[in-house]
Amino acid sequence: MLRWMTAGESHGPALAAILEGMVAGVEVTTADLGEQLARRRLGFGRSPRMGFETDRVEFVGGVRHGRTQGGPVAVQIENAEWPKWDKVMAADPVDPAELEGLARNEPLTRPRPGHADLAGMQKYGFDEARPVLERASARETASRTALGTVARAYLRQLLGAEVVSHVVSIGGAEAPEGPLPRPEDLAAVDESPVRAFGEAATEAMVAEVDAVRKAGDTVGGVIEVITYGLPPGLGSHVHWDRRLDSRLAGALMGVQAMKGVEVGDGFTTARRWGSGAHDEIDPGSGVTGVTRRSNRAGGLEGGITNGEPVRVRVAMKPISTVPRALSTVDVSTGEAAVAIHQRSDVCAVPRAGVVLESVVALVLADAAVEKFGGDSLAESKRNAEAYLRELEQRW
Ligand SMILES: Cc1cc2nc3c(=O)[nH]c(=O)nc-3n(C[C@H](O)[C@H](O)[C@H](O)COP(=O)(O)O)c2cc1C
Ligand SMILES: C=C(O[C@@H]1CC(C(=O)O)=C[C@@H](OP(=O)(O)O)[C@H]1O)C(=O)O
Repeated sequence: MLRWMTAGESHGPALAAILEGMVAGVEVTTADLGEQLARRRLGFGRSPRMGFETDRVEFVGGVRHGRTQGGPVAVQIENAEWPKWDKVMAADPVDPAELEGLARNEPLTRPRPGHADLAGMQKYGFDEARPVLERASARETASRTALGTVARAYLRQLLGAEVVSHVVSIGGAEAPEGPLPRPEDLAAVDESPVRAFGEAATEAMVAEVDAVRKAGDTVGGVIEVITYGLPPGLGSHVHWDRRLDSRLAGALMGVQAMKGVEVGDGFTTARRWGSGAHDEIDPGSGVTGVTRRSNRAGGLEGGITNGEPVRVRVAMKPISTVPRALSTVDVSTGEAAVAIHQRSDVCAVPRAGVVLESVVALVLADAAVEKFGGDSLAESKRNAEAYLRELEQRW
């Protein structure tokens, strides 16, 4: 079983993350992590912070000379602004005189509708939002992006599988239905400022983000994540928490601001008749021994991969720190007020795609560890090859 945990605050000294259960022998370097973190910083509509955040990352356990060792893989990512926050976010008690007059220490008593501020203050008994927003912040997604890089490396080295994503829509600007981007198209998607596949889609989405920014507003969208190269047989139909669609949906909904997950054609399928909803099977060759006329199911039947690309769409809500501030209550007075506004993303949909790829990679790597087991990549590979050989012979 693969487990992952993260710790750290947005303006603390650093983020920390641990991936437990990864086999030994997976090749991965600090540069690989840096590359994915750099992708996560890009995108039209991002916060000014992404312009100077360096995401300096290092392994602090589990990797030696560019290979995993079988123990927990631990990473640390620095927060570039820490020196400015060292008193406000210090772990140890600070002399109140040192905090006096620091603008950064002003109590945040006007919670933002849509953020975790108010519910978090009520739940944990805080009288201001700082301790809540520090941990609720999607700064944390840098940790999962780093760990997801190890998961991607494992999937690629074990199965040749690749996880890609593209932005399907931002606000009302939608990409036209067309061919799905494949792994070889990822560079082109990354070159689009909104990580959309195709010029027309890019233009429409850039215009949407521009209009939103000018209006002092924020906007969300839909991202599609596709994984190529998975064999049939990951996940299981036998129990709800072993179904791969349930595991993917849970993990994807665990990313800040994600409010919907669709597997394959999802909600569209609910409007179709059965004869037009499923993926008819024809005789074929190769590992699966069949071909499919379509992939409406998104590569999952019965919570098990069926050999087709695994395809999920995720809905991200608009950023809740709306520059044209929303109405709220000042919890220190009980009076009506406008919500706090601080530096923020206008649209984080393009960069969220990289986070969602990483989360999908973690879930699929977990399913691959479960299916192929072993303590080393070589052992996992032997198991995978034997399974695939048998599948091919039997079918
Ligand atoms: C990549 C990414 C960047 C985000 N940036 C911001 C931001 O700059 N400002 C903001 O208010 N929310 C931002 N969010 C969303 C909040 O973190 C999120 O809405 C908040 O934690 C409350 O959680 P919920 O929306 O899941 O209920 C971002 C989310 C993601 C995935
Ligand atoms: C720091 C990141 O995103 C942050 C997510 C975020 C939020 O409320 O979720 C609020 C902003 O934080 P800050 O006020 O420090 O600029 C974003 O920049 C990041 O993605 O690395």
